[in-house]
Amino acid sequence: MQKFNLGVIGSGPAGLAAAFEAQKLGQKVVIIEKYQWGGTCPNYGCDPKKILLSAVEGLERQKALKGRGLEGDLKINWPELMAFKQTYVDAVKPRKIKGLDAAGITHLAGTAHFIDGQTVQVGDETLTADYWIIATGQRPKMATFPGAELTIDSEAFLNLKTMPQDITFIGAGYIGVEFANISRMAGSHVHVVARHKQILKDFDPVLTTALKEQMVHDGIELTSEVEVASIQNVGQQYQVTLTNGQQWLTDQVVLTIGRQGNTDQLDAVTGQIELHQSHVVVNQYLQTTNPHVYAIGDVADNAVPKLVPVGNFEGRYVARHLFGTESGPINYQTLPEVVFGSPRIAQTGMKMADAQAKGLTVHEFKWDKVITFYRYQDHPIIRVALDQNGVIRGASVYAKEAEELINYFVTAINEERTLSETQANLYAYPSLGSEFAGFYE
Ligand SMILES: Cc1cc2nc3c(=O)[nH]c(=O)nc-3n(C[C@H](O)[C@H](O)[C@H](O)COP(=O)(O)OP(=O)(O)OC[C@H]3O[C@@H](n4cnc5c(N)ncnc54)[C@H](O)[C@@H]3O)c2cc1C
Ligand SMILES: NC(=O)c1ccc[n+]([C@@H]2O[C@H](COP(=O)([O-])OP(=O)(O)OC[C@H]3O[C@@H](n4cnc5c(N)ncnc54)[C@H](O)[C@@H]3O)[C@@H](O)[C@H]2O)c1
Repeated sequence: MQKFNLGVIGSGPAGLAAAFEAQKLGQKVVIIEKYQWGGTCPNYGCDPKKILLSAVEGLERQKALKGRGLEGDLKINWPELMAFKQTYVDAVKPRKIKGLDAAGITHLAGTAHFIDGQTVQVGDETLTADYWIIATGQRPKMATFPGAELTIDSEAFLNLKTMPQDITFIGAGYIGVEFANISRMAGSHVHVVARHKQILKDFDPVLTTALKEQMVHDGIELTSEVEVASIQNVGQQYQVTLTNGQQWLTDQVVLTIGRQGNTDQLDAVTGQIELHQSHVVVNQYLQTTNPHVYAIGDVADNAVPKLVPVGNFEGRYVARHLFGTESGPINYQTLPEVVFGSPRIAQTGMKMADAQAKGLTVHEFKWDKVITFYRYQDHPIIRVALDQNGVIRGASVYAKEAEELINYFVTAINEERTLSETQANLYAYPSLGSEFAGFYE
């Protein structure tokens, strides 16, 4: 039996962050992965998606400048784009393994399950550790309507060999919205089925309404406040039937209704680890009901957004809590959230609805005439919540480069800066930063 100070189950952003931090603190660490080293994000999540988005961005720029100085029509060559994406993905495993080897972290391929409160079995190997961290992530949730088995999931979408002529997304959350936009720009006719009136229900409704209108304007057939009744094979196609009786034929149906925790193979009961539905119950130190076991990242049952920076932060926190000087409960920093649509929606700090309910002032800016946005015909909406002292407490942004702009607000909120203090910085001009500095013009 091999003995370690720390065992980490799952090599996604959360598990890797914990393993490297513990190793830096002088611990003997083992990490176990059953599928792809690096987990969801670099293999079948954020990173491949952002590569596909780079082609979308190219097309958007071209469309915005057509008749304004750019000639000709571009189009996405899907197989070529996928091949480019794959060159990135193929390099992930060797890079991760090289990093683990260089750090002296033991790594093992296989499915881990608990055989008692401190011992884990992986194939023929039995491993014991002072502490275990469960970082097993999530996988797509399956639907229960008849024909749900005919759908594909987000990972299969990111490996589609050809872009279907007609594609349907069920669910209008992060993935449905982002992939609908990519598919549209790749030339597909796109349907989205949304359960609620508001798409992206955790985001600022002013911005989600603007995005929904833009998606419809761009030709996406978005049906709201309805459910799928069934999907049936009809020749080479699928017939989608909604609960309101509406029907259409489509070439591919992608299920984007959320994700569930990867806990079914862990033998959690044997490990004395309590689950809540498919996620691992944790306290404010991310400790499970077994004091020797912690859970981080997507699989933890806590009310924080399930995103890469969160898992990374939690991984480093638990390693420092167990082996370093971090003694208090986890204290999350200001979190940015971004939906990579056309344009993006981003938010950080206090949500606009909460700010308004608490009597804070919400300022709204529409800035399409300033140079940064004008150059590619962007029509941004920027909403900022200020407290009675003018300190920025929250922001939401609707713009093509919202993922960069929101980072300025993260810093401002963390440093409790007023807008005028923020403006006092000198930022490169013209850039998103200089627009940020000039907000109150
Ligand atoms: C399509 C898509 C796009 C996304 N885009 C973004 C984005 O733009 N920005 C962002 O911040 N987040 C994004 N996310 C979310 C992000 O990918 C996750 O928040 C992040 O990967 C979670 O990290 P994790 O380490 O908790 O889990 P994961 O990355 O899921 O890693 C968990 C690992 O554990 C392994 N595992 C599971 N069970 C076992 C077992 N019993 N034994 C051994 N190994 C096991 C799994 O194989 C997996 O590799 C996206 C997700 C998807 C699906
Ligand atoms: N840009 C990013 O950071 C990014 C991108 C993609 C995914 N992610 C992460 O992955 C998670 C999963 O994304 P997701 O889009 O699958 O989930 P989600 O929770 O964001 O959205 C799922 C949507 O599907 C709806 N829904 C549920 N059941 C339905 C049904 N039967 N019919 C129709 N609609 C239904 C929900 O109401 C919800 O609006 C996100 O919550 C996020 O943590 C992040």
